[in-house]
Amino acid sequence: MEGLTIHTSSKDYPVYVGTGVIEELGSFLKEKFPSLTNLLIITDENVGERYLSILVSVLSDFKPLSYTVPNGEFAKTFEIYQQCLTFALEKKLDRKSMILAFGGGAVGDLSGFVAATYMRGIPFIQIPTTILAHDSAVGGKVAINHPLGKNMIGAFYQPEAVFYDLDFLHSLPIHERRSGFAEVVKEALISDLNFYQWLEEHISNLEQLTEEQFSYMLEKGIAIKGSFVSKDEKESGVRAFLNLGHTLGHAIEGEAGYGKITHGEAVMIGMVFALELSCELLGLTFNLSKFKNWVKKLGYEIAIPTHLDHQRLIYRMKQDKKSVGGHVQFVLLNQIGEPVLKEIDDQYLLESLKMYRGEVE
Ligand SMILES: NC(=O)c1ccc[n+]([C@@H]2O[C@H](COP(=O)([O-])OP(=O)(O)OC[C@H]3O[C@@H](n4cnc5c(N)ncnc54)[C@H](O)[C@@H]3O)[C@@H](O)[C@H]2O)c1
Ligand SMILES: O=C(O)C(=O)C[C@@H](O)[C@H](O)[C@H](O)COP(=O)(O)O
Ligand SMILES: [Zn+2]
Repeated sequence: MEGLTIHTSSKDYPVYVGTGVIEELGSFLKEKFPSLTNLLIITDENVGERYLSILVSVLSDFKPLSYTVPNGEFAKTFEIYQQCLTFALEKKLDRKSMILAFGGGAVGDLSGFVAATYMRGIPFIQIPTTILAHDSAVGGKVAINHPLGKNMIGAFYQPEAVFYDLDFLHSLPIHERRSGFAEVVKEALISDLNFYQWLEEHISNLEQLTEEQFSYMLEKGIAIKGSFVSKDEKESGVRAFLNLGHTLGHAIEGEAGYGKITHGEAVMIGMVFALELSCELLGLTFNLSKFKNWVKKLGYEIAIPTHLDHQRLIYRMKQDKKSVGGHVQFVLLNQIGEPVLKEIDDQYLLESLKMYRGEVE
């Protein structure tokens, strides 16, 4: 089976993308992990109800165990993390056991963190089921949330492989399609003007994506993500550019309450804000009105939710992982495909938030 390879300083691993790739998982495991003792599938309620029986039947030779966690961000908590570990201990998983993360980014982040920390690390495989997870399943950022900040408790821990079966994507509701597509737009904006222009020209309705559009976008997105991760696995440099839109996006998610707004929809609001700052501070030449009209037509809200307070958002942004000494750092764009990290002082940030919300002339 043909796949892309992700190269990192700690490990190289394949990403298989396409319809039906899940059928190959059993033979992959037999070939690469001949001494497997236990397989534990971690999934969530939505995915479990729809697809767990398919995965279990593909893996029937392995008699996999499964553990179901709550949907979405409700899975990325200390409580659920502990429950997964307790289940793994009770079922006597050992160092030759493996975890399969079967679901969207929330399941992937949680399960990866369980795998990274159980007995100081056992292997895991990502089996993503959302558009968004083309991003989250690759690169080894695994984490749970803390009430004070998104993904604050985690690790860099690469999977053994990613099996991305596009057949699972058909049941995604529209707001989840939007959430995932935001990360594709992000990947284009930080690295590839032609890809961005292709997206803007070809994608006008997220409910009517063709198979070809799906695979083109996702493979391209994965390749971009992989290239940043390969250069900088642990985010001491260029990997931070994958955070475009996330400084404000994560603050909105945390302030609204995890799960109230999808990750990608919050990131889209953050990206529009970062593009505004890029035009103002770096002279980015970009038709921002056209961009806003395009994403609004795709159904995105681009305004910061009105009930969220500026000062609280700034407080959260200061805790962002890119902050240094409490100074907020934004990913901005000099040009499309030319990201930079820029410190923004609190007063300027406050004024910009007010301006953006139309509170000052
Ligand atoms: N680790 C990373 O590099 C990285 C990158 C991007 C995002 N993330 C994280 O990923 C999370 C968001 O990912 P997501 O949107 O994939 O998350 P998710 O796991 O929360 O899934 C979104 C919703 O879709 C449902 N769902 C999943 N697959 C489905 C399917 N095939 N059909 C119908 N419903 C389905 C889920 O049950 C959930 O309700 C956030 O926590 C974000 O912080 C991590
Ligand atoms: O892989 C990365 O690096 C990213 O920044 C990808 C983001 O889309 C993703 O949301 C990631 O989880 C954010 O990481 P964080 O370090 O800001 O929590
Ligand atoms: Zn993200």
